[in-house]
Amino acid sequence: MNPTSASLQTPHTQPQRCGVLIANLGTPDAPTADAIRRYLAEFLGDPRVVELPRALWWPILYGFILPFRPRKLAHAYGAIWTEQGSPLLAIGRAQQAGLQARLGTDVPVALGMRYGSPSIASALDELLEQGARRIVVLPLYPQYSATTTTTVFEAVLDHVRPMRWWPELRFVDGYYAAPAYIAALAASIRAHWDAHGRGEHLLMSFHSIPVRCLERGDPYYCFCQKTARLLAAELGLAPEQWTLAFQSRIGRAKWLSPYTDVVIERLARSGVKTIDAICPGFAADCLETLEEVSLRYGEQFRAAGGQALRYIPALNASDAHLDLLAELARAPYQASMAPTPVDPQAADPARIAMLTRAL
Ligand SMILES: C=CC1=C(C)c2cc3[nH]c(cc4nc(cc5[nH]c(cc1n2)c(C)c5CCC(=O)O)C(CCC(=O)O)=C4C)c(C)c3C=C
Ligand SMILES: [Fe+2]
Ligand SMILES: [Fe+2]
Repeated sequence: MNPTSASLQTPHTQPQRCGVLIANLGTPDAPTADAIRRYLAEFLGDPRVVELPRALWWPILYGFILPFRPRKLAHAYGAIWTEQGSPLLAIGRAQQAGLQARLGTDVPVALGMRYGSPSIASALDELLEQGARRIVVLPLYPQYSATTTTTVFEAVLDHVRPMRWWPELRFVDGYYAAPAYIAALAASIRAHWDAHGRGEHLLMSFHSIPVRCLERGDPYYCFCQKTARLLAAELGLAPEQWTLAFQSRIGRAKWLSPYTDVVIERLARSGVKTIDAICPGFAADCLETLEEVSLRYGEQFRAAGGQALRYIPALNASDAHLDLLAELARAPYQASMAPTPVDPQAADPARIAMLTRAL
């Protein structure tokens, strides 16, 4: 393009293009021990996820976990793998497309996974290449935790740090009590009741984290409680009709409780025959919901005398969820999300050369 006088305006004389980065945890590239090992090494090597001193943790990770756990997990991933690959990634792509459709082509939407691919770095680059200078980072974690949300923010900052011209950044740190989130969860439960009849008990299962995190100030536990209370209130449930529990703990330390598997045993023993189970902390179905809760805990419940644990899918790429994500993505730049011109030449090397020659 010719360096016209219009292109010589500084970019800040006109509104800048917004972009949205949605992020989730990540998943292996294949349901094989090798791919799972690569993924777990990155995930469990993150000091925000496992806070133990490196000198203590690395020998455990490399000596005891990485040689054995991937083989065990290959079987579990095999049970949930789809033609489109890992559910978490396939659903993530559908969420990206649905959000893109809602925000319009002038606001590019990218998907980044904190561990594995597509990386947060590649997602940020996609947005920058499309001219986005104001980036909304929206981790798909309703309840903030340093073990998840913070790791996404950190990956964004790590990628941006060496850049000369930083984009403007907005971090969405959660939406555990957003009315549209609670309403979407309630609607999906009511739809499940309409289709399958009402179970005797509603189990709300959230991913656990070590109690140590709570003691050090992680707000996650309180946000899970709040989501669950709001959801029960929205559904008009009495205290004895629902239970909040925490799933997916690993290792020997104390994790947030009550543990989902323990609650399921207790419910079966107390004569409950049907459980409706929902995992409100998971924005997309994944290993922890499809294999652990739906398959494994379903089996455990039946073995303990229950009849059926009916898993209610995550909000995934449903319309209500995408409307909610669009609302969250728009909020930080409410006024400037409207289609806006961009200055495509601002970082164009030819233009920089032209400008510096004049100095
Ligand atoms: C070891 C510490 C872990 C913490 C702390 C933790 C927190 C946490 N995780 C999620 C969401 C997901 N976790 C998933 C799998 C998974 N999580 C851990 C460990 C911790 N998670 C491991 C080792 C694994 C791999 C599987 C396993 O070994 O059981 C997934 C699913 C990934 C997939 O491929 O489908 C999600 C999603 C949250 C929300 C959270 C804290 C709030
Ligand atoms: Fe996890
Ligand atoms: Fe797990």
